Formats: sequence, structure tokens, C-alpha cells
Amino acid sequence: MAASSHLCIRSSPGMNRPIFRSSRRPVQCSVERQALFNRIAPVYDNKLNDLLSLGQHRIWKRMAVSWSGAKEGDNVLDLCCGSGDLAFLLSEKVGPNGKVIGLDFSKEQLSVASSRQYLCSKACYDNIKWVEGNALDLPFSGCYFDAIIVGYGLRNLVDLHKAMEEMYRVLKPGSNASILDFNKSADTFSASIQEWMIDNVVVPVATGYGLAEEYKYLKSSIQEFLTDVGFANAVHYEIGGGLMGNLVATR
Ligand SMILES: C/C(=C\Cc1cc(O)c2ccccc2c1O)CCC[C@H](C)CCC[C@H](C)CCCC(C)C
Ligand SMILES: C[S@@+](CC[C@H](N)C(=O)[O-])C[C@H]1O[C@@H](n2cnc3c(N)ncnc32)[C@H](O)[C@@H]1O
Repeated sequence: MAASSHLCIRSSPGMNRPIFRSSRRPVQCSVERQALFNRIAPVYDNKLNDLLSLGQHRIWKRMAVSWSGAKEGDNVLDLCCGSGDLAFLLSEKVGPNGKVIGLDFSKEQLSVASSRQYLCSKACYDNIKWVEGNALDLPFSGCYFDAIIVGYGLRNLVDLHKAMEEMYRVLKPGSNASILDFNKSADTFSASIQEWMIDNVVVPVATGYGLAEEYKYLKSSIQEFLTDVGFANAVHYEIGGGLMGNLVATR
């Protein structure tokens, strides 16, 4: 790893998959957010997202991977990886000659990701490394990645502009950042369906998981931040009937 001087290894109890911890100086990140994602790690998983999205999130994540442009042998980043869904998909895409880094600031989320990797027998998952770090101060040198993917991560960051600058810095020129998140649809019909779903399905289900507050502000646009930091091109695709959006930004 190019920036190995910034990373140290933390053992992951009961497992043989190390988690690398960034030793860079702390920069702004929300301690409350970090605590929240640590707290929800045992319940934030495929089952919850399957329930909320009727399994559709698996399709949306595959589309995001495809838009990232990641290919065999690439070095790619799953930013705000959580329990690692996108990292696992990327791992299959880049194959044994490629490398995947899943970065998150929640130890507990990374611990879940690491045990999923350990429990799954797919050999290609050996190409994944988990890094505990901050999206606002990435522990990698410039022009390091062939693709970056972010699933439902950016909305949770305290400084979106800084995160975009960091993504731009570590991406190689000509490479893509593929950003999957909730969409703020311009179409009033789609927007009202989304609002209805969130108020009547998502929030009540999430309340049962202790996540009500987190699901109350799902409707924000992120596109404007990307072009600000110098991305050459940014294209936004509406998916899932306009409920979700995938932004593809090229450096
Ligand atoms: C993928 C989903 C949630 C991801 C998610 C994002 C966050 O920012 C969080 C923050 C804190 C805690 C948890 C999360 C989190 O889980 C679920 C998405 C649900 C959709 C809003 C609702 C989809 C409803 C429909 C049933 C889907 C039907 C699609 C249609 C047939 C095209
Ligand atoms: C809603 S989850 C999404 C997880 C995963 N990408 C997925 O699609 O299922 C958002 C993740 O962003 C992480 N996160 C939030 N702020 C972060 C930051 N400043 N640096 C690194 N990770 C962060 C959280 O810990 C959490 O795991």
C-alpha cells in the first residue's frame, strides 16, 4: 500500500483478518455519528436493507459497481464501506490480481465486514483489506485508485466538500467515483412516492431497529458538491424508480 507509513495493523479478535488503522492526525469527524454506526453495526446488515428495499439494494449496488468502471487487476476503494457489501462485489470484479480497500471510521462495522470475509470461502475475497480511517483525511497518496465507490456514505459525513476533495486527490486521472445514495427526484410523482415510502415504511421499520432519527433525512441532493472540487464530468442516473441516484464523477 503506497501510504503504509500512515497505517498500523490492529488485530481482529478471533479472526485472522487484520484491520489496518490510520495513524494520521485526527481531523474533524462526528463522534456522535461514529458512535451511532458502531452501535448499529449488529443490526445494519443485508437483512435490514433487504427488508427496507425488498431486496432491491442488491441490484442498486451491482449497478454502482458497474458504473465505477472497475476492471480486472484494478486497485479500488470502497469508501464508508460499512459491513462491506460493495467491497465484496468489487473484489469479484477486480479478481485476484486486483486490490480492494474497504475504509470506514467504525471499528464495529469493519469487524462485521472482516468476519463476513473470514466466513465466506470465496478465494477472491483475499484481495480485500479493511482500513479504519476517516473519509475526510484519507491515508493514501495522491492518484492511488483506479476507481472509488461510495454507498449511502456521503450523506452521513460532516464535511461533504472535504470528502469530495479527498476522493479527487486519491483517484487517478480519468478514473471514476461512483456514488450511490438516495435521490431527490425532480419529478413530483416520484418524489411523493419516495416521501410516502420513507414516512410509512422505512421510518416505522427503522424505529423497530432503534434507527428512527437516521431515517428522517434521506432526501438530499449531493451532485453540486462534485463539480466544485474539479471533477471533469459528473453524470447522475436515477434508479429504483427515482428513489435512488447514482452519481458517476470522472477525474
Ligand atoms: C438501502 C437502504 C438503506 C441504506 C441506509 C442508508 C443510510 O444512510 C443509513 C443511515 C443510518 C442507518 C442506516 C442506513 C441505511 O440502512 C434501504 C432503502 C429503502 C428505500 C428508501 C425504500 C425502498 C422501498 C421500495 C420497497 C423499493 C421498491 C423499488 C421499486 C420496485 C423500484
Ligand atoms: C449507511 S452506512 C453504508 C454502508 C455501506 N457502504 C453500504 O452501502 O451498505 C454509512 C457508513 O459510513 C461510515 N462513515 C460515516 N462517516 C464516515 C467518515 N467520516 N469516515 C469513514 N466512514 C464514515 C459509517 O461508519 C457507516 O458504516
